[in-house]
Amino acid sequence: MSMSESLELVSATKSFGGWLKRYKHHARALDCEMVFSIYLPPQAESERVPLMWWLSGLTCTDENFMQKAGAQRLAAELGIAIVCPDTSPRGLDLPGEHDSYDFGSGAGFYVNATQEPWAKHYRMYDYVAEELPSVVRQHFPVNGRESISGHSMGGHGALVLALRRPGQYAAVSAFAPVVNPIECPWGQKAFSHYLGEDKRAWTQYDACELVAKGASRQPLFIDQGEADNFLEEQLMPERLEAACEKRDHPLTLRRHAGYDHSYYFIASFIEDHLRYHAERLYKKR
Ligand SMILES: N[C@@H](CCC(=O)N[C@@H](CS)C(=O)NCC(=O)O)C(=O)O
Repeated sequence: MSMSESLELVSATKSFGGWLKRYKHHARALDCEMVFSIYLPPQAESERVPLMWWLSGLTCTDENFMQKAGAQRLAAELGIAIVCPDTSPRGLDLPGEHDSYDFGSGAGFYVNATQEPWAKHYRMYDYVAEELPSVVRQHFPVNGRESISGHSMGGHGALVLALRRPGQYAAVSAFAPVVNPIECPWGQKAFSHYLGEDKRAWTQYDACELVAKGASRQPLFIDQGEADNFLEEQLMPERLEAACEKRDHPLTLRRHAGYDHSYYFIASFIEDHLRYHAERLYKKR
């Protein structure tokens, strides 16, 4: 990437003494224009701050979390920046790309597609793990301490990135994550199109498989609503629980009676996650 990668400011909105800004840029990994959101806490006016990545779920853009989770008040108090990438490449019109809510646009699944017609653009793993971090570090007052969280498909993304990239994230957490995509309908649909029918290529994007392989010891912190419509068919947190137990991998899984899959659930527990992240982001190395 050139040192002068350009960003176009889309909007700037003051919030809790800090700024919520949206930027457009050309994403090389995705070969299209992308928009991302960044919340800069008031501390960022005078010092470099740590950063939490948030990966959203199916149908989302960079805006859902910023508008609905209610994270800004505490992020401002704790002094952490938050970046929300979009959930897929945009502005394209690949065959079938916009036909369903759980595949194509709004549903990149944070993988690097290898199959046509997706392989040229659907490289959200590289975009979120490497390209966007490098853009953010270059343009904003961040200090290199980063953590990651996400919801549903984005919870899957957060877990996979943290498990595959030891040392990159000081903490990882997730709300209602897809933990075993190779065994659920959302994951099977997406992976068969993006990665092809050979399931050996799928396991590198599956949190249960990554824990079973034991490549990382990163502790996992997960909240799950018990009234979540997707719990049994898609999310299956008990599978991650079993994988972690087998490997003695550190996992905190909290189940909350009555909560569904929505941002009302996320907003109810986001404070615990932000405090969990802040504690680890500010820990002396
Ligand atoms: N019925 C939902 C299914 C998808 C869904 O629940 N998406 C979650 C993530 S997996 C979400 O965050 N939706 C957007 C929102 O609530 O703001 C829809 O089509 O929006």
